[in-house]
Amino acid sequence: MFLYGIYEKFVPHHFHKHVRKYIQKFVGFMSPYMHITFPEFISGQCLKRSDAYSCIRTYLSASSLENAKRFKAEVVANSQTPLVLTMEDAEEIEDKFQGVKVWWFSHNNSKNDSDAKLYLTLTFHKNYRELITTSYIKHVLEEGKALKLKNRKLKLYTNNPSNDWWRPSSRKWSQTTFEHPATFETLAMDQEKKEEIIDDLIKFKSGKDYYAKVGKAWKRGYLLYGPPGTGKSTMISAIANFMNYDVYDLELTTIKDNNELKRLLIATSSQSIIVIEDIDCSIDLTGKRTKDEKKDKDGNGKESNVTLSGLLNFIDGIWSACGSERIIIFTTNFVDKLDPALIRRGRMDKHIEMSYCSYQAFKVLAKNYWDNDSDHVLFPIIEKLLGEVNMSPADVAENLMPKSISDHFGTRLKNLIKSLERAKKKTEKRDKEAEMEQCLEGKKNM
Ligand SMILES: Nc1ncnc2c1ncn2[C@@H]1O[C@H](COP(=O)(O)OP(=O)(O)OP(=O)(O)O)[C@@H](O)[C@H]1O
Repeated sequence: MFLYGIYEKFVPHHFHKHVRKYIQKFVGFMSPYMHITFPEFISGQCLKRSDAYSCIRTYLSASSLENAKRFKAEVVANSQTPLVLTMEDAEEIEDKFQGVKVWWFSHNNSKNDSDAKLYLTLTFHKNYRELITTSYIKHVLEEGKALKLKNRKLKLYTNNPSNDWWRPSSRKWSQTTFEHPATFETLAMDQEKKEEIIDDLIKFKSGKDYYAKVGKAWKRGYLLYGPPGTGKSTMISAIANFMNYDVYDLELTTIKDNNELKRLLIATSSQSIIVIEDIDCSIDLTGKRTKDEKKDKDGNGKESNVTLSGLLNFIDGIWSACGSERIIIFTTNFVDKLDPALIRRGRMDKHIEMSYCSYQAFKVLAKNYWDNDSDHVLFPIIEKLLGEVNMSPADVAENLMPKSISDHFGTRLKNLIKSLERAKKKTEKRDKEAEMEQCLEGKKNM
């Protein structure tokens, strides 16, 4: 106390901070322990979540739990470990590697929740510097990555309007858990086509070295086109579940300009699918739309200035290469409306037509709703009708869905037959009318 009094009295106040700094340095120099800090976000062109941080957190949550006393619990559906415990903030965890003790401490740099940045600090004895900085950290990152994959719950992201981006607590993308049950097994389409898509996806997933060798960014574009209700959205869910990728559902109409589009792209993570549904309705691809056409149904003008060239840059410009293992999917009901530049091979590598329900596709749906591999006696009638009438898988599925507990599969098939017959009559009537109109036109021109 006496010495401190002398220090306070004789050392000028503006020197205090320098003295404090030297004392801290001295204590650090004398301490036999070293510290390495891993921030949650890494700064660059924009703030990006650090992969290392999240791998370490997962590792610590799962494999070094014995010594931690407080956890956060999360329930993960469809996971091998349904209850996942994660490290609480300001919690210390002790870990051991090849007989060497290390300590992890989780902390944030702010008292204010909205702009808190999280850090993990690793403390270990100087003598083990080599072992810890090479083998131990490598071990933690690898284990964390494997655990993340095992417990991974897919996420569905949607883009927020940019008016909110300035807030520290607001993010460019809102996220929710993606739990769509669609798989390739339940997807109704011709088997050959399905297998071709699965092969393509497998090749893409294992193509890291190939893409590096040929000097191409590790990404693939799919264009899904076809009438409403043919399963374009269902296909996206099946791809996400098959690949174990997150989905970014990009709503173009809320994006002000190409610059915003670029910033959204940078904020997406690897191993993800970026989806733009109904691309023909989302953007002025021709540059010919009038202001009125840009208004939504409430009459509000949409101010999106995203252009075709902005979108092309989004797909294969230099920015699209920051991140890898990404699939970009466009869907449309009107493929002919799209600018050829947008969908040329190399941009949209695979064009997949989702078509009306074939008999093969019907059999997949029947299996989904009947849980029986054998053929029903009514199947041949349905096969014949599906050959004559266009009905979407969505409409077929609607007929096959039980409306009550006592609703037998046979009854549902009969309902489907009735719907198909009605659709057949409608088509025949329409064809006759068109034929008559043509006749009249012909007579007029004679
Ligand atoms: N090929 C399919 N396989 C299995 N179910 C399907 C298929 N097509 C449609 N369905 C069923 O119909 C519903 C609607 O399908 P979906 O939204 O995938 O069609 P879409 O082609 O994306 O339609 P839209 O063009 O109107 O957006 C789905 O929830 C699903 O139950």
